Amino acid sequence: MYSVKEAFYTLQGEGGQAGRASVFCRFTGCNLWSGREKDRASSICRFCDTDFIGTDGQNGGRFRTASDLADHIAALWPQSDDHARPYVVFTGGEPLLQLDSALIEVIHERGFEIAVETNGTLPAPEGIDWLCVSPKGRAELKQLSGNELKLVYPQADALPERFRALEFDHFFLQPMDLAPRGETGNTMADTVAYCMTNPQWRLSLQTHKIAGID
Ligand SMILES: C[S@@+](CC[C@H](N)C(=O)[O-])C[C@H]1O[C@@H](n2cnc3c(N)ncnc32)[C@H](O)[C@@H]1O
Ligand SMILES: Nc1nc2[nH]cc(C(=O)O)c2c(=O)[nH]1
Ligand code: SF4
Ligand SMILES: [Mg+2]
Repeated sequence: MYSVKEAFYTLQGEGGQAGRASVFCRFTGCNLWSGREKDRASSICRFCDTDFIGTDGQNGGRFRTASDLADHIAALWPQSDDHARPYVVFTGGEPLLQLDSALIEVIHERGFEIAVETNGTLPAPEGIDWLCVSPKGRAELKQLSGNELKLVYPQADALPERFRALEFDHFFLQPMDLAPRGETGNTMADTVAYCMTNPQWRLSLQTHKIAGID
């Protein structure tokens, strides 16, 4: 059984694949926060910008088998005669609590490339085509390799220096979006300054928020 909060067709907003047409599949639940505001201040991950509770979002639901969920995802890719490879981004919540090899296999059978956005606290299964790991300061990092490491910045307990020697092809810093919680600070300027001083790191903006899309 797979629990999905929401699924939708959009453009990947972040990281090295930003701008690419994608089906997003947002799994329910996370191992670093309950998702309830009353638990935020005492959780391991405290800055999350996402609602991942329940299965009540657009195209959300419970899917009994991997092939039921694969059909659901494939139906969200547009009919088109261009040459783009269909692309799905599994996120959450924490997708590695639910994404398994059975689902990877049937999604590949339907012709999709598979991307994953993970907090890196669980080892990734084989077969993911684009793995994005986004470490969280208070959580032990278990997944030490991948395509991109995308660190939300700044996190006092997760300095970029801790991650720069890991086995990733791309290193991104993404300014922490504090807006929903009315906090102050200029995470954008701080992130730009860090990338200019430390050119191993590139700036990742949440371009979907700029574009006003999901
Ligand atoms: C909502 S998370 C879901 C996937 C997974 N649990 C993770 O943390 O990577 C998706 C991406 O959004 C980032 N993110 C979450 N809250 C953010 C915020 N307030 N500002 C900027 N990026 C944020 C995460 O670090 C992660 O890269
Ligand atoms: N457009 C868009 N791009 C994204 N990249 C990562 C996202 C996420 O929540 O995992 C996200 C998202 O929620 N929307
Ligand atoms: S690990 Fe990811 S989904 Fe979980 S609370 Fe943090 S940012 Fe949100
Ligand atoms: Mg998001």
